[in-house]
Amino acid sequence: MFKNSLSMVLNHHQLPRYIRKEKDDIDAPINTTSIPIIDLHLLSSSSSQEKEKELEKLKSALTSWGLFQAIGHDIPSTLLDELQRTAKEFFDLPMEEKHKYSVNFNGKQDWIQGYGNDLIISDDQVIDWSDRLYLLVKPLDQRNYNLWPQYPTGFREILNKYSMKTHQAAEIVLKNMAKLLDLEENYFVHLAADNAPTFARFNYYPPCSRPDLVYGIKPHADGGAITIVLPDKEVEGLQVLRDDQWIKVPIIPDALIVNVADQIEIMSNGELKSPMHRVITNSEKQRISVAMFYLSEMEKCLAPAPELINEIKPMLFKKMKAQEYADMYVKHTLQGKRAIDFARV
Ligand SMILES: O=C(O)CCC(=O)C(=O)O
Ligand SMILES: [Fe+2]
Repeated sequence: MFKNSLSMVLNHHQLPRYIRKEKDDIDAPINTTSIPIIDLHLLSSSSSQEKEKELEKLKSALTSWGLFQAIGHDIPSTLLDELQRTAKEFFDLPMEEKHKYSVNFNGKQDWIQGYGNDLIISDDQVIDWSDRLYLLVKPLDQRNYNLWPQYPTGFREILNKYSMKTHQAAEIVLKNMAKLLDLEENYFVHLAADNAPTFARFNYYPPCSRPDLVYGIKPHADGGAITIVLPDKEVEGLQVLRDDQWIKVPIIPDALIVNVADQIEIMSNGELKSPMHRVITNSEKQRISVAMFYLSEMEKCLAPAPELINEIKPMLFKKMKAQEYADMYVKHTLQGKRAIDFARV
């Protein structure tokens, strides 16, 4: 089932499986509202005034959007370019080469890793118009290097370097998220700790002749704690849902997109929102993005912080193991359903 990959010519028997079911006009998004931009550097500024101001901006971004464009992240633009180029070179390889890394299950953890597209679990599932390479980058001792491409040479080194950099950005974001909720500063940092899982997902969206009918990625919210995305430098496609309207996320050179994911929505008792987002296709151009997903350790319990529960704001989510949530997430998300709704009290 993983053998039919988009980069091969699709035959018309497969095509209906990609047609989206929503009736909304995909060109409807309006661009009048601008996505918040947060300077991570200012969040650690020595001027407390500057810091407080940026923290307020972050608070408003995360409570009303759940997503922002991060600048001042300290990742050199040469590294971002290298990562993009390496990703492109990988997806440009012949199919036989890419299939050496075909999706498989890591028996022990049930984690899906490798090259492929949507796992098919039901007949009426709509499939995304994308190929992906999905790799566990942390904990280090659980990396499966058999699935880390040998070509293009330098892939492994660049991903390693990039993941160390995004790790620092993730820590800054997690610390400031706790601050803005009046929680102890380190309340969320374990979500980026060495033993908490981080996945990298390289998304490749080939041109698609019917962008009006087919999604690059169907509407979804992410299932981890936070996600950091390096979007394509030239081709837009990501959209975020806000007040029932799809808003385009514009390209800002070298900015990374950071979004709240379900585990933080649960732990913050709904104060911070894990936004629905989707990627649309382009009839002429391919698009590549790299998402880094920061997740809780699977053995840990997910539950709203007790400090954020009171008479006015009762506990909104059930307590459950991160592993339990992850299993539920995969099942619902593949079918286009919102997993977090099944975790509500
Ligand atoms: O391609 C993008 O810009 C976003 C990708 C995404 O939402 C994901 O990988 O979960
Ligand atoms: Fe996503």
